Amino acid sequence: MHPPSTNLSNVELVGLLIFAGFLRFCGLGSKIERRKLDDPAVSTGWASAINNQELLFWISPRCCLVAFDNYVLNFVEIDNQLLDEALISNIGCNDTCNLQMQSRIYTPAPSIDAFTSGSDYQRNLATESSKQRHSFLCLSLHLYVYGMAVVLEKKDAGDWIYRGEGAANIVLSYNGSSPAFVGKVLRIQKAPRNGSPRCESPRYGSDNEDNHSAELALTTDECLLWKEIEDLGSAPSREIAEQLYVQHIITPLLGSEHVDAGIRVHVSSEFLELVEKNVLCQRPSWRVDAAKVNPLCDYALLISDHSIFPQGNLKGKFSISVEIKPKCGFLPDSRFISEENAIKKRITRFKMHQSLKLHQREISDTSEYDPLDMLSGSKERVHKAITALFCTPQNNFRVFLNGSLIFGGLGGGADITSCMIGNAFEDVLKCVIQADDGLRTTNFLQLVTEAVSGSGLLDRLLEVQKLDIFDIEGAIHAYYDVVSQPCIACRDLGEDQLSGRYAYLHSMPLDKSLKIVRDYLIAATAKDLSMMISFRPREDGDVESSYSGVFLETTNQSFDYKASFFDLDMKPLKKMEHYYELDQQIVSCYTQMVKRKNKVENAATIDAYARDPTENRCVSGYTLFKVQAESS
Ligand SMILES: O=P(O)(O)O[C@@H]1[C@@H](OP(=O)(O)O)[C@H](OP(=O)(O)O)[C@H](O)[C@H](OP(=O)(O)O)[C@H]1OP(=O)(O)O
Ligand SMILES: Nc1ncnc2c1ncn2[C@@H]1O[C@H](COP(=O)(O)OP(=O)(O)OP(=O)(O)O)[C@@H](O)[C@H]1O
Repeated sequence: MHPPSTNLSNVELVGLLIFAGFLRFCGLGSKIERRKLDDPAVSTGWASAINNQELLFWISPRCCLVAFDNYVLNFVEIDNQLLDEALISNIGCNDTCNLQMQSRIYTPAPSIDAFTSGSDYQRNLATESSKQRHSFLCLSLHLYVYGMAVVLEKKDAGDWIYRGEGAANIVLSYNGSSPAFVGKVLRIQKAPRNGSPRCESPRYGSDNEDNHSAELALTTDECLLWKEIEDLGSAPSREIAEQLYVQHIITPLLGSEHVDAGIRVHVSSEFLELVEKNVLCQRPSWRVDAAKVNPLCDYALLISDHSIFPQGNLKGKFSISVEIKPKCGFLPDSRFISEENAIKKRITRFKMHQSLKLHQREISDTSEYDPLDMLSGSKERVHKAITALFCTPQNNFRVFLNGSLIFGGLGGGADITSCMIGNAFEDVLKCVIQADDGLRTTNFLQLVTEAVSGSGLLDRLLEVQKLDIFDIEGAIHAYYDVVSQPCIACRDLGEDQLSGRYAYLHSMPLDKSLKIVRDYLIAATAKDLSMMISFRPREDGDVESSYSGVFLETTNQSFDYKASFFDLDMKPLKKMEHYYELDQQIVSCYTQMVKRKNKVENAATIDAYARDPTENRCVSGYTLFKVQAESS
């Protein structure tokens, strides 16, 4: 939504300059740090995103302020008085500030849409403003603005508590009282410890002498890859590129109402050190061994806490959230998949990867979860998938009550759900599901099924995952053309294959190769992201809730629910090589496991046949096994 462009009248212009002068007069400008506009670190949180180019800085609910070009932030909920103060301490101009007067006045009515994705507060604000139909003053500022950057210092560390972590980030939730942070989580980047396998990971640029410096900018090839996407290819740092990636690529694909790209806040090294110390005892030891807080990263991402509702809980009631990492929900059908790997067209990557993980002792049992069920669009199959996730959560399923973990692994995976864990969970659900003992978990899983199926979110996700149409066995050839290196995949293939389908890939124009790789990496994000569905009880007769609703027939309960996606990281281009190798490894491990299993089963059957030849009459090992299985 773009505000209609009108020129600023002289009176308004003078008013603005007087206001700027007033700030200077108050000496407020001196507290303010000078930053370049194209650095999203300018973010102070006192702004709301209107679209990808423009922002509103709010003076008060009755007066909106400035739209910045090329500069995107999220709105932070604060009360009116704080909002006024925030403005005064955050917006300043002086003579060197080049305010290019591409200014305009617009009325706020159309801006309501812009707020529907935000908090209730934002919505109320928009509604109130529209009633009063105040004119909003928007300025496009160029070159420099002055903004007081939020810096988290050592004294703030105690307000942040461990929420969880993945391979790349530690996430903290806020336990303090600053309105700017209430309802937010802080996502802090990790760095691999020397000697950990992840040190060699392409994310950290194994070909780079300094592991951390790889984070500082996109590589030349990555700039080329993403150049068509607004500002992304020219982003001054990887962090900014990653944020733009979520804003410009992922958000439109998954829906702005389900994504929060977050804002960057500065963190001092003392803050990071203390946080690291504070959370140490809660982190899984294998995560501690693998990585630590990246001490060289001076920013963190402030994102909405998807496990709670922005307005808090109604009348002191609970909110319960389910985190699901769905993984890849389709079987590839690319003609570039070699005959030896044809099994990929029949067996999901998730299932095959489970074998490799078991083999490498990353997990103690394989999961029965099937991503094809989860993304099938069929309620019965979604229910089957959610039940399987409950039985073997691994790192694919967690439940939080009022933001605290009540089921699943904190910061990692969880094994098979034991009776004890199941009973404890059933017990905790007493405050959530009104059903007799032994029936609450079943009803809860049904509730999750209803919301997941009703939201339609996974249909959207599947579409994005399916941007991978060539499979890694096709995309890897395009990758080597993009990076102008000899194709390792071709080196491994026989002559006859080379002259055929793969030659076609290498004869493509560069823009086609770029698109294949781009789509593959976007799909990779979609195959690795997580979603959070949060529920809170809906009051009787509350028909005006701004959230979607779900009715649990068996217990006669109504809930509000909201669904969000997170962990939407841009995958590094260099990771294509890892994807290719891992794919080969997964297939090879799985096929060997099947062969071994068949061999053992055949041997057992032949053994049984030798003992009593009259029982089994068939000759092939497979049939012998089947006959034996049926007869037993
Ligand atoms: O390759 P996969 O499918 O194992 O996915 C990796 C995930 O493993 P999973 O199998 O979900 O346990 C892995 O998750 P864990 O560390 O196992 O919790 C990461 O999400 C990794 O992404 P990144 O390197 O942090 O960007 C993920 O790597 P990408 O493949 O998404 O790049
Ligand atoms: N916005 C959020 N709201 C609530 N909880 C969150 C949010 N973001 C992350 N978390 C919690 O923190 C954990 C780790 O976050 P995240 O998945 O982003 O880490 P990661 O290191 O990027 O993961 P991966 O291993 O997939 O790369 C999640 O499993 C989730 O429980």
